[in-house]
Amino acid sequence: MSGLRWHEKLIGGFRRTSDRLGENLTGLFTRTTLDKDTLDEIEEALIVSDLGPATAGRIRDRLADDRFERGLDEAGVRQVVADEIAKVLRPVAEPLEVDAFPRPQVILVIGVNGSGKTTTIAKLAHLFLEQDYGVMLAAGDTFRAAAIGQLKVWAERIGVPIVTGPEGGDAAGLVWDAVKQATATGIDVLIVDTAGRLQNKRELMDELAKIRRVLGRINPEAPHDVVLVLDATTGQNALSQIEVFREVAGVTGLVMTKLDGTARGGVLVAAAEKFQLPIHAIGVGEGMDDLRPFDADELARAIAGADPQPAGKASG
Ligand SMILES: Nc1nc2c(ncn2[C@@H]2O[C@H](COP(=O)(O)OP(=O)(O)OP(=O)(O)O)[C@@H](O)[C@H]2O)c(=O)[nH]1
Repeated sequence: MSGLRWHEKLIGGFRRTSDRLGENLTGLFTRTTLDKDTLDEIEEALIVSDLGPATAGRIRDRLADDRFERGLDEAGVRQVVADEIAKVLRPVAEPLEVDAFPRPQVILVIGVNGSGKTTTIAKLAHLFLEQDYGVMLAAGDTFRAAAIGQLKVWAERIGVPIVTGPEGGDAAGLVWDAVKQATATGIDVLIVDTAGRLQNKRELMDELAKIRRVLGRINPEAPHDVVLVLDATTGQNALSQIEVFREVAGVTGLVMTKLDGTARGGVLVAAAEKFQLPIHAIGVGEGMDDLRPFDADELARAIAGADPQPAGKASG
């Protein structure tokens, strides 16, 4: 997808989030000066927009420092919101790189069912193919035949090999086979789907631990990445999933999906603030092109609904 189309998609995707922020702030801009009550209300509006209490508090402090008892304008406030969000997102905006030697780099993808895990695996595979890497998938969610079938369909669509096993089969054994095949055929990146049965935490933990043990016997560095896929539409629930999955699987980075069309995009900022885990990419649609590493400044402006950055100004 071209940069411009992606930009439009990103801004469009975050419109409901920025509209919600706008709705939460509405009424405040009829005031003429920024007094203490208004500051309190702005802070509350930011918290109920899912941005997280720490970021909301910092935005309040900055407004208090820069604008207290001065004129209140919406564009100015949104700009401060965008600046502070960018400061939170910049350190965590970290694309997933293929840099493991020896190959293959093994990426375990974890997350609850329905979070967008399968689609994200397909999108990542597509992204790596575009970068000329050899990609293979492993259908490690052996718990559900539907999950295996769905991943197979994606593998065919994007044209990458896939290792599958029977429903109910041993996931660790399948992963072992997949690594062997990937190594033998010179694959750069092996992306492994896993079960998302958070309702049975003990079993899931045991299964993921077994996969890790098996991988470690082939290469002590593997898995190189453990990527947790989160559904932004679940709002604050996404934050508790990070806590649980960190405990069961040792998460190394996040992908947040379904940021298009949700009003809860602010949760991305809360996640960055609270956990400081790398956020590799965001999903803003169902197609294989709809996943991209993000530009923290551009995303911050989209969430805040701030004016575009003036041309020529560097971002990072
Ligand atoms: N709008 C939107 N939909 C998405 C995105 N990512 C995934 N989806 C949709 O969300 C639904 C669930 O995605 P899956 O990839 O099947 O999720 P999963 O976690 O593998 O779920 P199971 O198949 O139940 O294990 C599908 O209808 C996807 O098309 C996204 O970024 N935006």
